[in-house]
Amino acid sequence: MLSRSEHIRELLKLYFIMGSVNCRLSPADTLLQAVNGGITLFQFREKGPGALSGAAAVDLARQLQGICRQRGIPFIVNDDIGLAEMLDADGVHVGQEDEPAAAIRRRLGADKIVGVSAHTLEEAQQAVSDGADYLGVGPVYPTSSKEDARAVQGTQVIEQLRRSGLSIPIVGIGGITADNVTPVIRAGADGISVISAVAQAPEITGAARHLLHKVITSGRT
Ligand SMILES: Cc1ncc(COP(=O)(O)OP(=O)(O)O)c(N)n1
Ligand SMILES: Cc1ncsc1CCOP(=O)(O)O
Ligand SMILES: [Mg+2]
Repeated sequence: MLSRSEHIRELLKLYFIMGSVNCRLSPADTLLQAVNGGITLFQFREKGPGALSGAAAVDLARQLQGICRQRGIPFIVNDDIGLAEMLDADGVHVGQEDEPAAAIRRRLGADKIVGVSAHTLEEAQQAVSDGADYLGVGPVYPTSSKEDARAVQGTQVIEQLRRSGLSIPIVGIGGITADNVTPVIRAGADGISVISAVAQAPEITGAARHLLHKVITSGRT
């Protein structure tokens, strides 16, 4: 039986994030094809210019959660803790500008997955003491999927967090593709989180499958 953190490390291998604005196909078809390619975790992130709001966003979230439930993929909600509670989602992901992780942990209880974005060692240490299950660290590379992304940091922060002895599960994020995934894993990430490398791929299932293979084989020397 895997420990909680070993289980989270497995889930982080290929963490797909998506909302309606990121998709070339319908969101449901995009997610179905990504699931067929082997994604290990899904985050509903309905954000950015043209994003749905209100009932339309809730309806889409329910539809995507249904697909995840059918296929055994945990369903994480970005930012909106109320939506996560309403849907009984498997967890949430929050950043430094969102509701503090310690309060979210108290609100959701021990069983839900809580992920936190960290850009510095101090933010990472705070997230650990707040009860985060994993850290999202990036942007590792330039991204066009987040308008207000922080400065590109390469793999340096991931390396620094590991050097400092932090053992919390880490997922690298930002501009990650099959061609640049290896240094992210070698820096100490347990997996990768992607939007465009899957949602915008000409062949989504094959792209996800290839990314997962790269993650799994990148750790080997
Ligand atoms: C896995 C993962 N890592 C980082 C982020 C970014 O979160 P945040 O900094 O709160 O930015 P938004 O995604 O809310 O725009 C993430 N969503 N997922
Ligand atoms: C949500 C988020 N947080 C940091 S970068 C990013 C966007 C990642 O998208 P892509 O994989 O298309 O670069
Ligand atoms: Mg956020």
